[in-house]
Formats: sequence, structure tokens, C-alpha cells
Amino acid sequence: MSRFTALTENAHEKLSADTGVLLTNLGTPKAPTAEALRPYLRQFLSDPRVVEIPKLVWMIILHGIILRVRPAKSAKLYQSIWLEDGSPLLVHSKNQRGKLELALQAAGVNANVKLAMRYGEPSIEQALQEFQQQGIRKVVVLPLYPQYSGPTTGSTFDAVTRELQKWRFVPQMHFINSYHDHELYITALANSIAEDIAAKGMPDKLVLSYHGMPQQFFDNGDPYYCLCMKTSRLVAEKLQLEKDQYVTSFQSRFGKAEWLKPYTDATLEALAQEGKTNVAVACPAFSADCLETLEEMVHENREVFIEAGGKEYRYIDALNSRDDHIAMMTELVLPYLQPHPSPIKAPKVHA
Ligand SMILES: C=CC1=C(C)c2cc3[nH]c(cc4nc(cc5[nH]c(cc1n2)c(C)c5CCC(=O)O)C(CCC(=O)O)=C4C)c(C)c3C=C
Ligand SMILES: [Fe+2]
Ligand SMILES: [Fe+2]
Repeated sequence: MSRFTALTENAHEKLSADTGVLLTNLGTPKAPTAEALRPYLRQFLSDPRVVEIPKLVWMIILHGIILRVRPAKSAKLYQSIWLEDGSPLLVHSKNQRGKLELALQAAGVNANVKLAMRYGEPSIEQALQEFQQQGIRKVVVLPLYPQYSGPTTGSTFDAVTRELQKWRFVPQMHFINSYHDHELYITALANSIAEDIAAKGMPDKLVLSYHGMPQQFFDNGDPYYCLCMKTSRLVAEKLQLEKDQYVTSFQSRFGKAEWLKPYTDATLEALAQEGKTNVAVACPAFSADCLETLEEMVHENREVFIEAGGKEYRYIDALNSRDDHIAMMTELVLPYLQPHPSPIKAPKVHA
């Protein structure tokens, strides 16, 4: 048996004119139970892009402490947000995939859109192997992380290239690594915030809360922090906000090390103590609502703010499958797709 995989049966007949579009996100457990959380967290937290502690030390901590305690704790949180159709992140991601497929059809291009998760299922390996079986020779990968970071986008690249290293015929590849300043992303974010302000009024402060990461990653060269700051500046400019009308902060701290600051919970507490009693919170790093937004931002941080003296706290939904978000995805992948063959035949050259 060959060490490389390939489409062998009727390979030439099966070659496809479609481009494979692979939408990816982080991943989620299969069920909101400790049993389902354990393998998911094991895979996620064993990724050296996510936790950079020396491997041997980390494996002892991960298997000896974290995987004994965290699954049950996280399962309870997932239970509080779980939808009839499953994890919110997976449900939103499936909707995004379906809507992007329709938008690309409407744009008249040949595309085969699949969804994959970096951890858990549907896996990146599975999705790419399906493209291989369909004879697809060109793939665009769009990780739905607006701001590049090593633990997210970098790790997705690792998983894609690890699979392709097994292929005999490596397809033409395009990997979209960041869209933190893309005009249509900034427009979609600004639209979602402007709609909230039009319906509920101008808050005392708009909090733009991004998923955090260890400060050490930034010190070692990860651009994520700077990309988040740029997104915030561009959104504020689009909304014509003054500097004192919004603040950028970082949430979802994990472990005891120092993470990017200011922390979202401490920021909300300080705002309430300063007398800013009415805040609106948006999470630009999350392309879809998930545990970190629906539990941590909708519930946990609301409590922090109200307990510190705040009065009104509102969460602005992630972009999910808003039309302007899908339009952004369409624009991002379109340059790599081919139009359907034109029905107009080339004119014959007369002798
Ligand atoms: C351990 C370190 C972590 C780093 C670094 C990290 C970076 C990071 N993560 C996201 C997006 C998401 N993270 C989500 C959940 C989540 N993240 C971590 C840890 C790190 N993330 C953990 C342990 C968890 C699991 C939840 C828990 O047990 O508390 C999610 C939500 C998944 C879901 O199912 O809803 C997302 C999305 C980004 C953008 C990021 C970049 C810096
Ligand atoms: Fe995370
Ligand atoms: Fe969290």
C-alpha cells in the first residue's frame, strides 16, 4: 500500500471544476456532558499552539488535574446554553455554511462549501478527504477567526497541512489568515452595533471584548493583540465614536498566568464603580455565538457589572449568519473561485 493517498478509481472522470471552500472554527463537544467534554478538552489543550508549557510538565498537569476537574465544570456551563440542535457554535456554523453556499451559487461560481472544526467533529481531516474523493483540485480555507492568532488560525493551518502531507496530489491552496481590517467585516460589525444603539440608545460605554491569550504569546511575537486594537479603532471610526465612548478588553482567561489586559471582568467592574451604569458589549473576535459569549458575556459578566453597581447591561449578538457577514465571507473567497463556464461559445475563426 502506498504511503500517500489519492483519488484512484476513475480519477480523471471524477476531476471536479469546483473549488473546495473550507470554513473552519474552533470546535465544540458532542454533548454537554463530562464524558463528551473530556476527549474534546484533551485534544484542544494538548495542542502546543494553545498551551506552550513544556510538554512533559503540561501532560502531568493536564491529565493529573485539569481533565479530572474541568470536564464536569464546563459541562454545566454548556448545559446552560445548549440548543435543541446542539452546541450553539456548531448550529451557527452550519447556518453560515448553508448561507455561504447559496450566496456563492447566486454569484455564479463553482464552489463546494464544507464546514470543519479544528477540534472534534466534523474534522478538518474528514472534510479535506471528502474534497479529495470528489476530485477537487483547488481549496480555499477560511478560518472564521477575524484576528489571526497562533492558537487559532496558526493551529488550523497545522491541521490542514498535516492532512495534506499525506496526499499524493496536493491541490492548489489558498489560506485566508486574517480579516481583522476587511472593509465588509468592519461594516458588518458596525452595522450590528449601530442597530443595537438605534433600538436601545447610546450606552455610557461600548465594551469591545475579545478572547484573551497569555501575555507571553504577544511578547513572543503573536500579532493578535495589535489586530484586535486595529479592529476596535476601525469600528469606532465607522461608528464615529470618540475615544472615551468605547473600550477594548480581553475575556476568557484560562490558568494562572498573566493574559492580555485589560481583563473584561475587571473593566466592567471599574466602569460600574466610575458611575458608568449603562453598557453595551460586543465580542468582535467571535464570528459565531458560543460558550464564551453566551455564558461568559451574557451571564457571568453581567453579574459582575450589576454587582459592582451597574444598571443596564446588554450583549450584542455575534455576526453569526447575518446577511452582511455572509456577504463578507463571499467577498473573501470569491477571488479564488472560477465563474461557471459561459454559455456563449467562442467565435469560430473563418479560414
Ligand atoms: C488554554 C488556552 C486558550 C487559548 C490561548 C485560547 C485562545 C482562543 N480561543 C478562541 C476561541 C474560542 N475558545 C473557546 C473555548 C475555550 N477556549 C479555551 C482556552 C484557550 N483559548 C478553553 C479551555 C475553552 C473551552 C471552554 C471551557 O471549557 O471553558 C470557544 C468556544 C467553544 C464552544 O464550544 O462554544 C471559542 C470560539 C480564540 C478566538 C482564541 C484566540 C486568542
Ligand atoms: Fe479559547
Ligand atoms: Fe470562558
